[in-house]
Amino acid sequence: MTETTDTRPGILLVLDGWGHAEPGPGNALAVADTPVLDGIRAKYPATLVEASGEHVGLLPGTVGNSEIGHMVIGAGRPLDYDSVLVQRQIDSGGLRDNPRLTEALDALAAGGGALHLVGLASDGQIHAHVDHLHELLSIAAARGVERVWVHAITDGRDVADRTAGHYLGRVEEFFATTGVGRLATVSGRGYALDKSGDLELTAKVTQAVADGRGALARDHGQILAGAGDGDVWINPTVLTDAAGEPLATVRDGDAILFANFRSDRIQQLADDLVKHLAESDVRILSLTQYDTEADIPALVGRADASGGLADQLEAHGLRSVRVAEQEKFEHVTYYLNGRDERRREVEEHVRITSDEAPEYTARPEMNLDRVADAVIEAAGRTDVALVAANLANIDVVGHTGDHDATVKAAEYTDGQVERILTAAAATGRWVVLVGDHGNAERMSKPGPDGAPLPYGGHTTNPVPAVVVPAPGQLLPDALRDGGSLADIAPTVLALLGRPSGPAMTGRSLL
Ligand SMILES: O=C(O)[C@@H](CO)OP(=O)(O)O
Ligand SMILES: [Mn+2]
Ligand SMILES: [Mn+2]
Repeated sequence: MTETTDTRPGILLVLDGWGHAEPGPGNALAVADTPVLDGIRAKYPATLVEASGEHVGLLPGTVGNSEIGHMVIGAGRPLDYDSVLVQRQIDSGGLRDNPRLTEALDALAAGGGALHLVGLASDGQIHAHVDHLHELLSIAAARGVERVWVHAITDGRDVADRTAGHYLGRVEEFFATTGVGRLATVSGRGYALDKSGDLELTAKVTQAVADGRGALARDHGQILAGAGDGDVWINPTVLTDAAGEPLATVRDGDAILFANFRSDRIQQLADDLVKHLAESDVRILSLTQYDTEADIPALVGRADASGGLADQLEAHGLRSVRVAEQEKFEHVTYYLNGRDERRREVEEHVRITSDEAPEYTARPEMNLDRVADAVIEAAGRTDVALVAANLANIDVVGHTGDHDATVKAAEYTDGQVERILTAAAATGRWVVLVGDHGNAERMSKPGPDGAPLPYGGHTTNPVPAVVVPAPGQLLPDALRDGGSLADIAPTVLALLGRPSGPAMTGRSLL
C-alpha cells in the first residue's frame, strides 16, 4: 500500500449496478453514450475489481448485491455474508442442531402446533435460496413437526421473470422428499418484499399468511394462470381446500420462521406480522438477524463488519457527508458503516426523497440531479474531508429489465457525473468511482429455448474502479489490477493520507 504524501479531500461515488462486460447483446452500458465515464476510464488510473462470489464473501459464482457490496466497500475486507454463514451451518449440520430451532420445533411437535415458513422461492441468492426451505422442512420432519406451511414469495427480479412455476414446483418436490409441508399462500415480492414503507402492499401478505384472507385458489397452477403482471406482482393468494376454506391460518401455539437470509426487504413484512400477531401466542424466528423494529430471535448471527471506513474517518476526525436517493440511502450509510446504525459526530446524512411514485422506466433520471446537487454542495465545504454518494439509476432502472430505459439511465448518470467532476476540480478534490456489483451490462439472458429474455438481475462481472486526481495531484498512472471491492476503503484512506484500518485486509489500488 503506497501512502500518498499529497493529502486532499475527495469524493467517493458508488455507481450502483455499474458492471463491466465486453460490448454485445444486452450490454446496455456499451450501447449508452457515456463520454464522461468512458473518458475518465481511458485517461485516469483505472482498473476492474471483483464484486461477486468469494471475492466479497459470497458463495463462489454468486452474483453481487448492494448490501454486501457496500459493506465490503466500507469494511475494507471481504465479509462472510449471511448466505455463506447459513450455508456453512447447513453443511456442518449446525443448523440441524441449532438450539433456537430445535427448541421451537420440539415445542411444536409436543403441542401440535404448525410451523409457517415465509421466504422468497428462488435461487437468485440475493435475498434467499429456495434450497434453504428444503433443509428447514427436512429438519422439521426429523423433529416430528407434523404440519409445516410454506408461504412462498415469488421472485421475477433476481431470476428471470415467469419462473415462479419452476420454483414452486421445486418446493412441492421438497414436500414429497421430506414427507412434510404444504403450500399455504403465494405472494409476489412486489407485495411481500416492499421496502418503500407502502404498508398497504405489506398488509395484503400479512392478512393472507396470518388470517387466510385474500384471493383464493386451489393450487399454484391456478394462481400463475392469472399472474398477468409477472412473478413480482402475483396477488397475495390463499390456497384453499375443496370446500373453499383456507388451508392454513396462524394459530396460538404455532411458530413462524422467516427464511430469507437478507433483511432489508423482508423486515417490513416481519414487523407487520409481529404487530398483527401481538396478542397471539406465536413464536416468531428468522433465519438470520433482521433489522426489524421488533426483536426477532435469529438462528444464524452475522459477521462482524466493524473497523471500516466510518471508524477510520471517526478516529482521524474526518467529516463525511453521505448522499443517496431513498432507494439506496441505507446502503451509503448503514451498510457502508458495516450494519452499524450508530451516527458518528463526524457524519452527516442527506436522503433525497421524492413524493411522487417512482416510475423508473418512464423517468430513468429518477432524482439524480438532486443527488448531484447535494454532492456538489458538500464538496464546496472545507470542513468535509469525504463526500460519499450512491448514484442509483443504473441498478434501479436496470432491475426493470427495460434495455432502452437503462441506456437512458446510464446516459443521464454520465451527465451528472460530469457535473460532480467539474465541482471536484473546482474544490480541489479527487474522485473515486466504483460499481457495487454488475447489472446493466447484462440486460438479457438466454431463456430455456435459447432465445434472449429480458434480465434485470445482478451479475458476477467485475466493476470499474477509477481515480480522478484533484488538479495537480500526483498519482501513479495506473491502478493495481486484480483487486476487489475490499480494496476501495484502503484506496480512499490512502488518498486522504491516512493508513488503512487495522482490521482491513484490502490494499490500496494506488
Ligand atoms: O432490489 C433488491 O433488493 C436487490 C435485488 O433483489 O438489489 P440490490 O442488492 O441492488 O438492492
Ligand atoms: Mn446495488
Ligand atoms: Mn440491485
